[in-house]
Amino acid sequence: MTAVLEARDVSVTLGAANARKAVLSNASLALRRGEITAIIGPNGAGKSTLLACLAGLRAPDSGAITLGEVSLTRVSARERGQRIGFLPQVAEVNWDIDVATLVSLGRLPHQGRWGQSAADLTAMADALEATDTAQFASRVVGTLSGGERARALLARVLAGQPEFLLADEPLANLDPRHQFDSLALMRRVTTSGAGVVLVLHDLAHAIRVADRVVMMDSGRIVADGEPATVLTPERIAAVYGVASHAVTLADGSPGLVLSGPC
Ligand SMILES: Nc1ncnc2c1ncn2[C@@H]1O[C@H](COP(=O)(O)OP(=O)(O)OP(=O)(O)O)[C@@H](O)[C@H]1O
Repeated sequence: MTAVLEARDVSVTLGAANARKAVLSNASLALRRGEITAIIGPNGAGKSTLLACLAGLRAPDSGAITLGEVSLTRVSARERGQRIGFLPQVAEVNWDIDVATLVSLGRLPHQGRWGQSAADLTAMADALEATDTAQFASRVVGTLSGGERARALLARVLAGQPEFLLADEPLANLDPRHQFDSLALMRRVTTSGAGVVLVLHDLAHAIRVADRVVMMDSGRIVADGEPATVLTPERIAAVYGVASHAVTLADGSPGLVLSGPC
């Protein structure tokens, strides 16, 4: 059976004791391998919090996260690191390391006591190649531009060849061409059998690239399904307060044009 990463009735409350806020309320979704799922929603909707729970980085106050029917709390950190790759929203690296070393960190959960294997070296080389960062391999990460650094960080996660790749706004620092390249890369990742979850703000990318869109608002999942059925003008207006209309792009794929506040 295909392993599923699943959130069941997950709730998270945050804030000081006198100002507790329900950041996530009874969120449930099952992520499958081989699919790109886009999580969308306005600022503060709870997208990053949900992603952190799915990655095992935040324990929900109630509900459960399971990986292949096993509670994530019972999966060792090493196995979790092998099976779930997490790309955080903040593309910062606070160490003076070069890109090749950064990418090698993505292999740590796989490494035995004897250091890097041939498989590790191949996975690292493939990740550098796929993200167009091989040219920066010997550069110190801190000297890269924001977009170059974002690609190097993606290479680190790809090097781990996870079953599920969870990326929080992975396009944020990328120029248009690298955004498309990155999304094409995510598609190749799903074709090779992994599940990809992307937190996206660009709804046009979401409708074009995702197999499934999960829309969040105020800590709740308000829609979950095929992109065109979730991203309707009515729902976009209700959740974002923005007018939109669907279009068909030159290559026949679905597109979306946002025309302003409504
Ligand atoms: N430690 C905290 N204490 C109090 N509130 C918090 C804390 N961390 C997050 N929040 C709040 O939780 C809500 C959800 O945050 P989250 O980062 O999950 O939203 P998001 O949908 O990813 O937003 P964005 O699109 O702006 O990145 C926000 O209102 C945020 O202010």
